[in-house]
Amino acid sequence: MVLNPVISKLSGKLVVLASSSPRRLEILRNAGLRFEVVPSWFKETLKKGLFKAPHEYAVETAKQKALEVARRMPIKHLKTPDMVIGADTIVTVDGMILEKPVDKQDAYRMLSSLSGKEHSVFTGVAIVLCHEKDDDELDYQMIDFYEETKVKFADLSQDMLWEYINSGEPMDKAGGYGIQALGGMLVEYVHGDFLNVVGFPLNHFCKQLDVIYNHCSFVNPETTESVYDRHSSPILIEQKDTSTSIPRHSSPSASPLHKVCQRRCAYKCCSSFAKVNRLSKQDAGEIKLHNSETTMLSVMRSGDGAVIDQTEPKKGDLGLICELMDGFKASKALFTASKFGLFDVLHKKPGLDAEQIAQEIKASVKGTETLLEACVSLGLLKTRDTGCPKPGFENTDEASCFLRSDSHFSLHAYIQHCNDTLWPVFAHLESAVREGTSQHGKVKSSTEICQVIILQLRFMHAMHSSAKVAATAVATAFDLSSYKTACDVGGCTGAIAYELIKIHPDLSVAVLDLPAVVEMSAPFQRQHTDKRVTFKAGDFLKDELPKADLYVLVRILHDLTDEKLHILLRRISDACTPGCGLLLSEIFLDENRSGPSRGLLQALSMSEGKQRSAAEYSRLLKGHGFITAQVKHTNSLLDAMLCTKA
Ligand SMILES: Cc1cn([C@H]2C[C@H](O)[C@@H](COP(=O)(O)OP(=O)(O)OP(=O)(O)O)O2)c(=O)[nH]c1=O
Repeated sequence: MVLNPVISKLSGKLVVLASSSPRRLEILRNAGLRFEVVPSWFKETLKKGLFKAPHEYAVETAKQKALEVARRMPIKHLKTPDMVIGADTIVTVDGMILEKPVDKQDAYRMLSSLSGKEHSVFTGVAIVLCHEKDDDELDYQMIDFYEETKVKFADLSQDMLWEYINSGEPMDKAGGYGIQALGGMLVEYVHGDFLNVVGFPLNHFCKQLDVIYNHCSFVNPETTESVYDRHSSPILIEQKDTSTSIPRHSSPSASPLHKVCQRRCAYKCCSSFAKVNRLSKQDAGEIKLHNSETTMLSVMRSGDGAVIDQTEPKKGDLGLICELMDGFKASKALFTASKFGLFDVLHKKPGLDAEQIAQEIKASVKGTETLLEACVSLGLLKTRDTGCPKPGFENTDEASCFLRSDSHFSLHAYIQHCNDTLWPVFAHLESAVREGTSQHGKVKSSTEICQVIILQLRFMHAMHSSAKVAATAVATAFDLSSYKTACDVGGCTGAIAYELIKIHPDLSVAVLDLPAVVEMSAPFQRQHTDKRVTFKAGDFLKDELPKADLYVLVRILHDLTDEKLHILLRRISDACTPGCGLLLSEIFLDENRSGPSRGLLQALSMSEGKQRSAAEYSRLLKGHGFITAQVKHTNSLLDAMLCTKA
């Protein structure tokens, strides 16, 4: 029997403690929890200066510890846990964060700074609820919180300090002491949860389990979402915008905008993937559970209108509005940094300071400093301690992966397209809405139309870069082994085609696109030698389609008028024999058209077409004799659907 009935809710589940701390293990074992211990490999190296408050550092470290284990287990241990618990304990005094001492001298420095004073001990805790997926990614929801305990040390003489240090006890403990053992003798008083100091706030943890299992419905994408019927969680606490898929190795830092408007929400639940992020806003509510000092539980639900207890105004709403107000500034900062080649410079020379960077990018020092600081706040750059008064700068993992112009998944060209083409189009949004027309024409005529070829090449670069990022998800979405020949209709530079043949060794792909596009796509093909991809010049609305048993339409249909769309689908249908496949890839809107924002925002600048849900596409294709076999929300830039000709 266990004292706390919530603990028993976890029986039968694979619970994992992502910690090597013997104290945490003991506290949770004593509470009756059954779990496995898988110590986290996450290195506690987050830059403390980037956090507004010490507890945010502890919480973020706890999250990273837990996520590292949650991601590693399905690969290394071949099992997906139901819950992973991570924790991080820090001591703070006089604005400093003290972790475990590196040596005796360090322990001495820490303990003397605590002598005769009150300090705070924070433990950040992260609970990761994992949902098994059959592909290579992990769906999870994250709940995090922290607990603060105040501890006052007596005045400690030098002799006493060294005697304590020589006992060996301080070395593996935050702040250099263990309150549960000899260190207890140094303590005058404790305000708050004692176990929190020892490394785990058991009481707060149980309260959180209570909220999770008794008061809160979390979305399990595996069990509650069907292809055409995505239900929202009745309670969505906070969400991260990570609509691009996150490779397992990259750190899932909060979205830049999320960081800009950091909400003072001690309790967060978020899904890291677009699928769960697409929850309906109307159904969203908030839970805020503050640390035990304020002992305040405030639950607000807007879905059914029932307010359980509302002790605070809805601060979260202001955060959302701030995010939206500042969104254009953040985008433009990214575009500008990208245009100046900032991420390339820092890839080649990491650690340069603002002045050196200004020289490299040929910009003013003042302007560069401001841009660098903005980029740090957006999670695009990190500062590096160079030992000099001026900090050095380096790329974050996200910047290295997506923002360098030479990286495999570079979005550099697409970002330039956003800056040069879409940004001016969006400046005309008011007219677009008033007139119901695309503003591309206006923008083009104000730029020099004679540069059409350059613009087209830029556009191809943009499409190529975003297609490369989406390609793996599209190519691996379905088992295509039964198809031998494919035609990528409007396949532009062949980014998708080359990925398809990489994943499916028996497949060859003909890329069909306009003669001018095929001609200009030659430079993109130089790096490829595989002859299984061929290019055919032609207009897919007029010319004969290459014979294939799989037709591929990636980001084509959304951009066509209804008339053109039906012409194209009829032509593909005529070219298909029964059993032929159609692989369609687009952003699929939610069935109630409430998201995802990427799709709906893109619609604002679209010239002729329309964004649709998976069911709408499915109906369209059915009208041309195709039966939808499978739909996949890939969590990448594009979703996918596989249909068969009846
Ligand atoms: C202040 C204090 C800390 N501690 C311990 C708790 C933690 O184990 C440690 C703080 O370091 P942490 O980095 O939080 O934890 P850890 O490295 O021991 O384990 P892991 O990273 O694998 O989770 O200090 C005490 O045991 N007693 C105390 O009084």
